[in-house]
Amino acid sequence: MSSAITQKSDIASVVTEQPGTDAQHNFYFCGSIRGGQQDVDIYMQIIKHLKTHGSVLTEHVGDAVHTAELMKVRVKLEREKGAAMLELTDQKIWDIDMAWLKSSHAVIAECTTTSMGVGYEIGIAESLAKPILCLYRKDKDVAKLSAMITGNPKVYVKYYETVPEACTIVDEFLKGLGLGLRK
Ligand SMILES: O=c1[nH]c(=O)n([C@H]2C[C@H](O)[C@@H](COP(=O)(O)O)O2)cc1CO
Repeated sequence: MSSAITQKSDIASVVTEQPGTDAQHNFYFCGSIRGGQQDVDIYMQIIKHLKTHGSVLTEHVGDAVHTAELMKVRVKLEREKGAAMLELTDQKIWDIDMAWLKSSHAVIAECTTTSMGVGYEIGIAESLAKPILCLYRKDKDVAKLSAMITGNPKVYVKYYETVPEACTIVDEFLKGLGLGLRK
């Protein structure tokens, strides 16, 4: 996608865009980026499934090429313009993501790879009273999932083994909220 570098490039267009018409539900998908992208293919498949229900605002999370490009831009900026500029770029990411989080109808987080950003987004989503589903792969050490997530009654935690299983969990979660489009 041509606008990938700055995540839809222009924050104004994102903030003024008003998602959430009656016909369209918007989902905020969380998955590790700087925390490690070893599960990016799984994110991509869950995002693809989520798109059968509505719009996924954070599609870039499942796009390793995009995030690698973003990283190259960061390194280039750091070399050419220094840390101040880099700071601005991260601020833009934060601005856009917070706007998307606010406009989302539900948050779906894949939490198997530990990520500070994902944990932060879940906390913000909770403060915004967004419905939150956390998915965690059973083949990993489930004891590693933070008590701030597993112990939080506002967060719906589900363990899964396969992507189809994760997709079924997503379907049930959205159906329970009255947001799912699929039967
Ligand atoms: O470039 C980015 N774009 C972006 O949208 N994020 C958001 C979305 C992800 O759900 C989450 C990942 O956080 P982290 O990079 O700390 O693993 O933060 C995070 C980054 C990089 O931190």
